[in-house]
Amino acid sequence: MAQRLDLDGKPIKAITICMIGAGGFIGSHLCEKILHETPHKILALDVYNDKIKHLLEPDSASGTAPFPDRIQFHRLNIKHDSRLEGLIKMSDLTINLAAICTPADYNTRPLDTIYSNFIDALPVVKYCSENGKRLIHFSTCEVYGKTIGSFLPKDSPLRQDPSYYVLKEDTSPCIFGSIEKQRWSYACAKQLIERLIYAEGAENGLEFTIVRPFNWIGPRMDFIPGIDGPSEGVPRVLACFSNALLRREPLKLVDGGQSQRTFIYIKDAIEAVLLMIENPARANGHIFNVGNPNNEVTVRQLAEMMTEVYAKVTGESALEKPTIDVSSKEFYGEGYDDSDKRIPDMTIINKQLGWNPKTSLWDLLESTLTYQHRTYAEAIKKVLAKPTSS
Ligand SMILES: NC(=O)c1ccc[n+]([C@@H]2O[C@H](COP(=O)([O-])OP(=O)(O)OC[C@H]3O[C@@H](n4cnc5c(N)ncnc54)[C@H](O)[C@@H]3O)[C@@H](O)[C@H]2O)c1
Ligand SMILES: O=c1ccn([C@@H]2O[C@H](COP(=O)(O)OP(=O)(O)O[C@H]3OC[C@@H](O)[C@H](O)[C@H]3O)[C@@H](O)[C@H]2O)c(=O)[nH]1
Repeated sequence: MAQRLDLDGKPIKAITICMIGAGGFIGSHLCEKILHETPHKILALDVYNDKIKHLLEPDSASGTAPFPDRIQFHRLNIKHDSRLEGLIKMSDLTINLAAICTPADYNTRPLDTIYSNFIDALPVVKYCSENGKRLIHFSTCEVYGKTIGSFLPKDSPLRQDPSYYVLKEDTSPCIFGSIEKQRWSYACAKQLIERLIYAEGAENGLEFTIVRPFNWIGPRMDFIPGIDGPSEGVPRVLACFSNALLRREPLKLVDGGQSQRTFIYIKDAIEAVLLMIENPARANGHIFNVGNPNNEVTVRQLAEMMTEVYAKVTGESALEKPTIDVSSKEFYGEGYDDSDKRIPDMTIINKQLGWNPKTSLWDLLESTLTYQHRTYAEAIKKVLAKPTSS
């Protein structure tokens, strides 16, 4: 491999990365990228490894594992495993991705959500700080909560003014709903761990970077209920809509599908994370929005676009009634609330790392839905063909 240079033209030294939550959606893509394009080693920690099996196990043709000396999987739960500190000590950098991060859990399992996103992350921060290790921590765009603009009268012209909705790391406030709206348990726990990490940096010199992902989507995200996850489970919107398309059922629009999101292709986002890993001098002490401000849609528009793209990649006709409305209470239960709009400001990441997203929403949906169809269509057909017991 040719000598890799950082953004300042200096050679990049090979490091060991302790990646917690490596078996998840983002972790699996980050592992792939690091193994294929860099000389770094990974200590991959997770409770599951199905999404990274292809990187760990011998392939049938050669009989050898693809990266035998570069990735080591440790099956552990960071809630209670004494190996955690030793693994952080063995590494140059820790990346913490572990979290409960599906909205259906925030209001139905608020305790698990708060413990997972705050309490369980505490020892990771502490071990990094005490041992002088760098930390890249995954937070979320949900820390911004609702936009200031959402509190303006519906017909106010100020709603069109970007200063009322564009989300900036260093100036936007974090606006959550009341305590009964348990949806915000996740955002609040993430906010507090961000504040703790920031304080460890300020008071104890912890070298940290905080990432705020804005709806990263792509292959291997979450699960398809009843196929590779629980039948009653509710994943994030990409998997919910994919599941409905695969089963030829209408896509459910929560509260009219009026909320807006900006979606970014996972492969674009992972490039930003690699820049953070390899440019510590430019990334340390920063909080970075990572999203694609050009890919904004309402959830209803997302449903329409996914329906159209799915018909194109499969050749199947779309349903006559492709969407149905459901109330949030019916879909998520009591205590749900929502972010109205999420447009990331890109100034800081642009200035520090020169990074920009590339892939349009149409293109990313085309490759992702091609993957979903190839991976799940047969399994779904089999499940649908089984007679249901009454
Ligand atoms: N995907 C996104 O768009 C997005 C958006 C905002 C924030 N994030 C954040 O990024 C991180 C990764 O998200 P993801 O989309 O890959 O989610 P994911 O659920 O696919 O991955 C999380 C991984 O962490 C593991 N994990 C959870 N608790 C653990 C524990 N106690 N011990 C060991 N492993 C544990 C899970 O098994 C899972 O493999 C999370 O912190 C999430 O809050 C993601
Ligand atoms: O079937 C569905 C699923 C979801 N939705 C809606 O689609 C929107 C997006 O829902 P997602 O499940 O992707 O989750 P959200 O964007 O609300 O939150 C996510 O944001 C960033 C991360 O921290 C987390 O991964 C998650 O909290 C919401 O408005 C939701 O109500 C539907 O209308 N129908």
